[in-house]
Amino acid sequence: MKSFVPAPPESHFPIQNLPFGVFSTAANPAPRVGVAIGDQVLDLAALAESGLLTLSREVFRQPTLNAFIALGRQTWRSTRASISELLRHDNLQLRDNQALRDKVFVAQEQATLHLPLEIPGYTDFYSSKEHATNVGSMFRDPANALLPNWLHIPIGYNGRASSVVVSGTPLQRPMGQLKLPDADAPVFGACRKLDFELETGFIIGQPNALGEPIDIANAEQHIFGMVLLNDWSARDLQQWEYVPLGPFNSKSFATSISPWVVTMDALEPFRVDSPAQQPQPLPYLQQSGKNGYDITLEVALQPGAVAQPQTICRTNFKAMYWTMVQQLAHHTVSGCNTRIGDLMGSGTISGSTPEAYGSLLELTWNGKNPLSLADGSQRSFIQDGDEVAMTGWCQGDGYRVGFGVVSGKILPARG
Ligand SMILES: O=C(O)/C=C/C(=O)CC(=O)CC(=O)O
Ligand SMILES: [Ca+2]
Ligand SMILES: [Mg+2]
Repeated sequence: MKSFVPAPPESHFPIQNLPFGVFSTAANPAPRVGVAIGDQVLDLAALAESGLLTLSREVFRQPTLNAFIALGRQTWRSTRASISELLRHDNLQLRDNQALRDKVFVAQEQATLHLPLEIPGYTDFYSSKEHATNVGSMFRDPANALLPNWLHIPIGYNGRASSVVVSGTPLQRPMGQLKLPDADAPVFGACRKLDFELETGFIIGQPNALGEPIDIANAEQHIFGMVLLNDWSARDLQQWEYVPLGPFNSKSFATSISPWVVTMDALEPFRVDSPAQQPQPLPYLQQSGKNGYDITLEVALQPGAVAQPQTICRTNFKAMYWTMVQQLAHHTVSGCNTRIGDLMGSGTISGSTPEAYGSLLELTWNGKNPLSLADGSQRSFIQDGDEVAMTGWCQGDGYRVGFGVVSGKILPARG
């Protein structure tokens, strides 16, 4: 399938994708809902106003996707199908109407992308066996790196939704308590071991009521789509604070997500088997079919404004041990409710080879093996002025369904 809006083979946004986001322009600063196509944004509020969508323009004249998502899965799917039809290379309705094209298309270059969701809750899982093994080896006991619960439970913690920011938002190095290895008492200061975590996140599209768990067989229908996610982590704060309740200030200062939400329909052709699970999980976590997704992922680090970004990690989402539907079934099995816009982080995505490790903690083995960068500098952890950019895509036959990028630059601590 092709669109009259050009998308070269390496574009993340061909007609096969059509991710939803929220944007504004200098000419119209009101944030509104759009879809990425090629290097353009299709303004859905303007499209609805022209009568080419059956939905009212009000649902798209919103600063978040939540009102659209609340209309339900049938509407997400039928809207995406209508947009796909309108963008086809052989559909003349929009293609040959220049006045309308001028109204509904905005160059991505000229659009400001906003946080696309109101996020009531953010949960972060811990579902890469390689990552859990690596961190367990470093922080605890290499002989028993994986804790005894890990193969039975998709481990997670309740993160902080208020500090989820959109890609491009600069972030201050966090301050906090840290205990230096040779000291008896903690000190207060700027984080010295600032890290990224390469993750994806899924967005709740259909909520469940308090006391009504989501059955694993239906869990997928509750997911609106996926984003890229950087779970920034202050490793020195984390190591001191995390016993026994898990991360707190070390993770809650910021989490960055990509601006475009890729729908599960767009990801459907890229399903693959997820890793075999041994021991077999409890019945409420048992699933059938292909529940993994083949998503190529990369992290680049740009050391300061003048240097070139350099790829420091290459991995794939398909290695994740616990799947999104297992995470959601587990999250709600107690009766916990979810809400539209809730964000569920996958957990750091690490593969089995060193270049596939999804954090600097693992890539440099807690600073023991610093990375050598092309500008001659070395990195154990993130320095002030560094920018971290993550990207990801599914490779189709001659096209890509991509996530774009989630990036963030680290500014000096408040001090
Ligand atoms: O194993 C630990 O003590 C800590 C693990 C993490 O920091 C990772 C975390 O946030 C969950 C994840 O991203 O997989
Ligand atoms: Ca994390
Ligand atoms: Mg975080």
